[in-house]
Amino acid sequence: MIITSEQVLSALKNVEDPDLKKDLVTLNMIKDLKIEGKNIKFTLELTTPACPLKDMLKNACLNAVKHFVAADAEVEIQITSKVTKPADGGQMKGIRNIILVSSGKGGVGKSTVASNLAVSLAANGAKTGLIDADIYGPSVPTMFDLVGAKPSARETEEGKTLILPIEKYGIKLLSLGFFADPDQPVPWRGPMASNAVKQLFNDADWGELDYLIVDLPPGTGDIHITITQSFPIAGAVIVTTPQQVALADTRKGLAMFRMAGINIPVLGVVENMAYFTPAELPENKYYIFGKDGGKALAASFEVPFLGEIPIVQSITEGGDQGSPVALDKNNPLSDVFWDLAGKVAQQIAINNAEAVNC
Ligand SMILES: Nc1ncnc2c1ncn2[C@@H]1O[C@H](COP(=O)(O)OP(=O)(O)OP(=O)(O)O)[C@@H](O)[C@H]1O
Repeated sequence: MIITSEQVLSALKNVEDPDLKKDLVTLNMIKDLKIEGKNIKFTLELTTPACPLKDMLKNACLNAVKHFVAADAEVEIQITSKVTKPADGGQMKGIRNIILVSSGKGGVGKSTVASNLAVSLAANGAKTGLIDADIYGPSVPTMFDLVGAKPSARETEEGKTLILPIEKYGIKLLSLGFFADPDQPVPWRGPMASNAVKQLFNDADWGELDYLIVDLPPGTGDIHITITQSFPIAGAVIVTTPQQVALADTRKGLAMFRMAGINIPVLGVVENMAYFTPAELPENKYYIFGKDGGKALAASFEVPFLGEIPIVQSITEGGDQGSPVALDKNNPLSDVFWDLAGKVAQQIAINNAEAVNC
C-alpha cells in the first residue's frame, strides 16, 4: 500500500488542540510532511516553545497516524514553534507579546515571578526580554547579579541613539536601576518617571522578541496608566500572597485592568508564598497565611488560576545571589516556575488564536 499525504493529513485532522479547539491541520500546525515508503516525517509547529501540551500532542499525532494510516509506519515528528501575536494589530515592531507582571501590594514577589517567568520562557527557547519598570525599588539588577551594570548604546543609520539591553541567561534586560546610583534614592516626579519608562520600550534595541515581560511597580499608579495606554499589551499576570490584606489590594489591582479605557486581558492569578514546606518534611504543606485565597480571587473574576508558589529559602537566595531559581533544573522549584511559564504562554496562545500566524 502506498501512503499518501492526504491519508496522513486526514488522520491528523483527528487530533485537536485542546486549547484552540480546532484540529492541527486546520490550525496549519503540520509542516514539511515527507513520506518515503512507510517512513513518515513531519514538523509540528506549536504556538509557543513553552507549550505544556507538547508531549501530549506529539503522542496524539503518532497514535492517529498509526491508527488511521498504518500500524507499522515509522513516524518521525519534529517539534518547532512560532509564537503568535495579538490579532488587534498595532504591535511594537519586532515584539510579539508584552506581558505585564503586576500586584496590588508591594513585596508579594512580583519581581521574583517576573524574573523566573522570563528565565523559564527563555530556557524553553523563546526570545525573551525583561523590563524592570519598578520606579520605587528596581530589583532586576540584584536578581540578575547586575548591580552597577550600565547598558551601552548604538547609533542607528537615521541618527537615533538606541540603548542596548544587557543580555544575561539568554534574556535581554533593561531596568530603571541601570540608570541610577544604587545607593541614592531617585525622587521621580510623575511625568519624569513615565517618560523614563517609555524610553525603555521605545529607545532600546530589543530586536525580535516572542515575549517582553514587564515588572511593574506595586499598586495602580502613573506607570500603569502610561504603559497600558502607550503600548499594545498581550495580557497581565497578577501576583498575590494569601493574606486578606494582600488579596484586598490585588482585587483592586486586577479590577484596574478591566476598567474602560484600559481593558487588558488578565492572563491569570499566581499565589506566591502560598505555603511553607520544611526541608525535612517535604510532603507537608503548611498554609500559614491562609489557603486558596488566590484561587477564590481568580474564580470571582473568572480568570485562570496559574498556580501556587511555596515559601522556600532557595527562592530568596536565588534572588539575592542574582541567579533565579528557575535556572537550576536540579531544584524541584524550577518545575513550579516552568509550569507557570507554560500556563502563561498557553493563555497568550489562546487569546491570540484569532490572530493570523505571521
Ligand atoms: N516564594 C518565595 N519564597 C521565598 N522568598 C521569596 C518568595 N517570593 C519572593 N521572595 C523574596 O521576598 C522578597 C520580595 O520579593 P520581590 O522583590 O519579588 O517582591 P516584589 O513584589 O517585587 O516587591 P516590590 O513591591 O518591592 O517590588 C525578595 O527577597 C524575594 O527573594
